[in-house]
Amino acid sequence: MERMESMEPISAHYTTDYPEIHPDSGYESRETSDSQAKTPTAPTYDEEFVHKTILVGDSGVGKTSLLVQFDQGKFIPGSFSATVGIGFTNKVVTVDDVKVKLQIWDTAGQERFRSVTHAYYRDAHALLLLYDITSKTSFDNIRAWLTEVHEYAQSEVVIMLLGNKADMSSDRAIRRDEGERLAREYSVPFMETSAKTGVNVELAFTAVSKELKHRAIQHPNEPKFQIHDYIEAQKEKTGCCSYF
Ligand SMILES: Nc1nc2c(ncn2[C@@H]2O[C@H](COP(=O)(O)OP(=O)(O)OP(=O)(O)O)[C@@H](O)[C@H]2O)c(=O)[nH]1
Repeated sequence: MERMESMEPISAHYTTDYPEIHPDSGYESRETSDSQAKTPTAPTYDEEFVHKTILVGDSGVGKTSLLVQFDQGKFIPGSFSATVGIGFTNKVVTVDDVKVKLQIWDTAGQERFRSVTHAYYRDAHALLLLYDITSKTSFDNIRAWLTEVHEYAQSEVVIMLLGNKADMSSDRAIRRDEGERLAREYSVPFMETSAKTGVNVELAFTAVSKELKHRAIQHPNEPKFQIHDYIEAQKEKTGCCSYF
């Protein structure tokens, strides 16, 4: 897996012992500690909080592969076996010296599972929406996915658009600037990834984790974390995308 040296360290492990997210879980329902109540200017981050993160997009765009790459640092080539239903992987991402717990749900992209995945949108704190840069259909369908997301998910959900399979440049059907334009139209951050080479996979999850962490402790008087700027700065630092 290609790792970006200048990125902050990510500590990740696979565990199944997190409590299930209660349907009512959300930032509003979190308990406020004494110190938070007394010193609102210095809110602390609750490392026990689990952020439900969902991977969505057409069948075959690489959702399972992206998660396997992030979780295990490997890509399993070969025959494509479509996800049936939904499953999750727990990960801990360390950002700014705090541990952000992600519960990452891998959904089935096939139409026949759509009603199952809708039910999970409601509790999602973050959604990674994938298309395949070699598939125009998967890119065109992003608008429909976004419509669904806006219909079923909470309004404050963190959304990121990912153009996956960036290693397959010779089969590219969607230019990077087309992805960027679509992302701008919907005001969501964007990057191209490769579950095969690992390019930008950690960055995608780190950026989402940072955004989730900042939102959780955001004080009204503080400037907002700018996820777009963070992503662009990291891309520049690593020169990660120059060969796409
Ligand atoms: N070259 C290349 N192939 C990829 C990449 N990501 C996924 N694939 C391949 O694309 C096929 C589909 O990948 P999956 O990860 O199963 O796709 P999915 O989105 O989970 O599909 P569903 O489970 O049906 O929703 C597999 O053959 C993968 O090996 C990538 O970044 N580069």
